[in-house]
Parts: sequence; C-alpha cells; structure tokens
Amino acid sequence: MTDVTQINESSTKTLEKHQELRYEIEFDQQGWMRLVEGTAECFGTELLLNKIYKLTSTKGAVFTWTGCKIEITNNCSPYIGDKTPMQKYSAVFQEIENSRSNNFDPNQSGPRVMIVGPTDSGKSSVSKILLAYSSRLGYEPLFIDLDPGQNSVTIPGTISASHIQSPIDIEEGLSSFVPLAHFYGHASLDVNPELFKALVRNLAAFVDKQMLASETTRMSGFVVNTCGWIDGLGYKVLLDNIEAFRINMIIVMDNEKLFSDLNSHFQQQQIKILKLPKSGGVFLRTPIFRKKTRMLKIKEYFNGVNDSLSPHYIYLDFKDVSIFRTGGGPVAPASALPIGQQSSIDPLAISEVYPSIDMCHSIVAISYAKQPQHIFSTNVAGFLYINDIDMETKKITVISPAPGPIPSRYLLIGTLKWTPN
Ligand SMILES: Nc1ncnc2c1ncn2[C@@H]1O[C@H](COP(=O)(O)OP(=O)(O)OP(=O)(O)O)[C@@H](O)[C@H]1O
Repeated sequence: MTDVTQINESSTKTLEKHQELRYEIEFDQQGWMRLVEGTAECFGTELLLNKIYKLTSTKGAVFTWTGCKIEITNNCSPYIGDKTPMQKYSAVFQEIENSRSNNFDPNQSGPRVMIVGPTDSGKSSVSKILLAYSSRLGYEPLFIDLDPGQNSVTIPGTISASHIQSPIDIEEGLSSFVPLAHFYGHASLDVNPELFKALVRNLAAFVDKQMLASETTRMSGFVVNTCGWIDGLGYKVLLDNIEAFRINMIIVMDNEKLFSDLNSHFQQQQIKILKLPKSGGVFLRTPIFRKKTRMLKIKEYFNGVNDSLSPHYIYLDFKDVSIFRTGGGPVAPASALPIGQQSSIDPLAISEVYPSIDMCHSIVAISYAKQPQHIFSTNVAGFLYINDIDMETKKITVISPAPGPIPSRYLLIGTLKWTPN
C-alpha cells in the first residue's frame, strides 16, 4: 500500500471565509490534505493545524468560517465552491440547540431529528454536520442510520444506532463508532418493506431504552438518516419510521413536495418541519457507483479503512451453525408485483435453511439471539463472508474480521453478496 505522504504533487489553496474546498478521489486512489493556516472543518469536524489527513476513495469538502489555507494533493481534483448552504445548516443546528437548552425538562427527551429527502440530496452529510456540531459542544447524541443501501456506519443491509461520544474522525467518518445493528439483509428497502419497518420499530425501542437510561443521552437526542425512497410505498415506510421514533423535528432536504406532504400529514401534531437546500457540491451517484461504494464498505469491514486489518479464515462444520433466512425466502420487490397485488410470503417469517452452494459470496450476520425465536428482535454481533461451501465434507469457509470462534451458532442470510479481490 502506498505511503500517501509520498504523493507530493500538491498545491495550496487559499479560501476566503464561507468558502469550501471540494475534492473527489477515485476508488482505490489515495491523496491527502493539510490545514496550513486558519481554521476549517470537514462535515462539521474541525481540522487540526498541520495534520495530514488521508483521503481514500471519497468525495467531500472542507468549509471555513474564517478563511484558511489548505494544502491538498492534485489527484483530489480540488476546486473552491463559494456558494454553500452552511449558514442555513448552522441555523438549523441552532434550532436543535435551542430545543436542548430552552428550559429543558430532564423528564422529556431532547431533539429527535430525522433527515429526509431524495437520493443525493446531502442527507448523510447534514446528519454528520449536526452530529459533529453537537459533539463539539459536549453532547453525546445517537446516530441512527436507516439507509441499508448507502450506510454511513457499518455494512450495507443493516440499520443501526451509534453513540457519538467522541469527535467524528475525519478519515473514518461515522464508521469509527461501534453500532448496535440489526440485519435487514438487503441493500434496497423495497425488497421487504414490512421487515424493514418491523426492524426499525425494534431499533426505536432500543433507542427509547437508551434515552431513559441516561439524562445526557436524553438531552443530546438523536439524528436519524434515511434512504432516498420518498414516494409511493417509500413515503409510507417513512411515515411509519417517523412514528416509530416519535420524531419531533423533520429536516427535508431539497424537495418541496415532500415538505408539503409532511406538513399536511402532521398538521395536528407538534412536529417541527424544516427545509434545507442541497449543497452544489453534493456528488450525484450512478447505480454502478452506489454498488461500488457498497462493495467498498464491505471491504472496509473486513480489511479496515486503508487496509488496517487482516481478515481471518474460519472453517465451520455444517453442524456448528444454523442459518436462517428472514422473509421466508427471496421476495420479489414490491415494485415488481402487479399493481394492488401483495406477496403471499410472510415478510416477517424466519426459516432455517440448509447450507447450499448458492450461499457462496453471501454476507451473513451473526445473531446475538440465544433462541431462534429471538433472532428477529435481537441485534447482531458482526458479519461473516461465506467464501466457500463444500457439500461433500460439509464444511463452510468464512472470512471474519476477528480470529477465534464465532460468538453464536445463529447466522442470518439475506441477498447481500460480495466478492473480495
Ligand atoms: N459540499 C460538498 N462538496 C463535495 N462533496 C459533497 C458535499 N456534500 C456532500 N458531498 C458528497 O456527495 C455525496 C452524496 O452526499 P450524501 O451522502 O450526503 O447524500 P445523501 O442524500 O445522503 O445520499 P443517499 O440518499 O444516496 O444516501 C457524498 O459522497 C458526499 O461526501
């Protein structure tokens, strides 16, 4: 692996106050940046002066409130954006902050914020900014990621809650926090929306317990990031998720219709609904790019960010594990069924399946459940990659990020596949 500091074709960019330096670095490419003068922040987290930050397969921006100079490698295609919505984002953060500090009743919960909007509208980036600003003020909010396709925290196909108890790392982002995760098993919400809604309700119940247990968490509140499916069934799922988390502030990114629909729907309820524009820097991702990002996220789970981990091969006998599939088998996406027709398969059924060759290259979750009937309501300990299944010797070869025995015999499988290269 290249030592990034050896990439020395860099230039120093001077930013006026309220400008941002945008960068794009291709998959499997690395560059770096360094703040050489002034102050700047990357999605809300302050850069340290003179520290070299590695940039790997990423797009993003560094914003300055004061003006600054940043040295950045030329392979990051850096350019300066002088129109940014950061002042509006900061005003929304102030609203959140007011809800914490204005006569906060410790028996009530603090901000329960959900960010909604179409794909590529900057939802994850705004989530990160709000969490980073909260963290800088000493709060310890929860981050709830309901985007199984473009997850910010762990492997795709999951929903998770992470406790943000330290500043967000600029290189690793939100992946540096250990989440409580439930395995949905599919990258797209429309494969099994009923299962998704039910898992979200489980996660919301866990979050409620966390809020009850600690006044700091209660006051800090949480930020929920969602996926970009906002019409038809996607909108209905969103409404269900809003109810599950008893959201009291919705931030709508860049979509007048969604803003208007939510206002009409919640007019009798005390939910603050705000709208925010998307930044001109937000990168539009094609389906191929999205798939590559998912594969990269899985690779990072097993190999670490910047290949910092060495994954381990583990050999399991068929009798050592029980594999369960949720939803009673692969279900046709709701969008693929004729209008008005529903799948006859119980979307919440969990059935044990015998190992088979077609499971090769699947990502499976290790459940913490002690009994099969608790699998659905229990979070997962981690994930394995099925490298090989030998039907003759009845052995499964898996790749795990950690050595040693796996913590449970119960494995969950969905439709998520990966091929290491
Ligand atoms: N101001 C900016 N300058 C440069 N890149 C940016 C900026 N804001 C966001 N990006 C990048 O644009 C991409 C899309 O942004 P983001 O992930 O926040 O959108 P999203 O609405 O959450 O997308 P999705 O719904 O697909 O998850 C990300 O790679 C992000 O880092």
